[in-house]
Amino acid sequence: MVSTKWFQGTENLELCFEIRKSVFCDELNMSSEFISDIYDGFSFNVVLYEDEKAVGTGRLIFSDGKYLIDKICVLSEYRGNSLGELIIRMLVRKAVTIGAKQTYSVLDLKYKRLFEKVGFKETSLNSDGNCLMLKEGDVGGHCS
Ligand SMILES: CC(=O)SCCNC(=O)CCNC(=O)[C@H](O)C(C)(C)COP(=O)(O)OP(=O)(O)OC[C@H]1O[C@@H](n2cnc3c(N)ncnc32)[C@H](O)[C@@H]1OP(=O)(O)O
Repeated sequence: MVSTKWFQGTENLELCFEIRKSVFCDELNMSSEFISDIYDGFSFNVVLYEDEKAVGTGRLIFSDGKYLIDKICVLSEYRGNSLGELIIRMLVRKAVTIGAKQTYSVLDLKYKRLFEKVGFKETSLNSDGNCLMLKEGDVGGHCS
């Protein structure tokens, strides 16, 4: 059974850091500096559990006047079950709950389809190949 929990405050984010480390550092060979940054002090973080096991996370930050979703990750063995989509939906709903009219995300083009499923639209493409995507308002419906 899938359940969710919210975490805030750097001192409470150990679990989020563990999942980020497994995916971004151990699997994708990214620098350990990617695990945490200054935004963690005031970000909203959702953790997804499959039964008792924490298997995915993502966060909502406020940066340059925008509500932004980032650092979404699901442990590799749990992917393809719409958990990534559920994380995005939870984060958009959180943004709307705290007053956002728009929610943004900057992502690699390979994840564009995933975000489109939740109603995001591409607004610009950066020279580094990442795109800025925007979701107006709240999420409706349900995960695919
Ligand atoms: C702004 C961001 O944070 S973008 C995400 C950055 N995170 C990462 O790169 C971490 C590594 N990736 C992951 O942890 C996972 O692949 C996630 C979190 C992006 C998706 O998790 P999942 O639980 O598999 O997502 P979910 O099952 O809801 O959707 C899968 C969809 O993601 C997309 N997708 C997932 N992984 C990949 C991949 N490696 N390459 C291309 N597309 C992918 C596909 O569109 C797929 O949809 P489809 O099966 O209908 O074609």
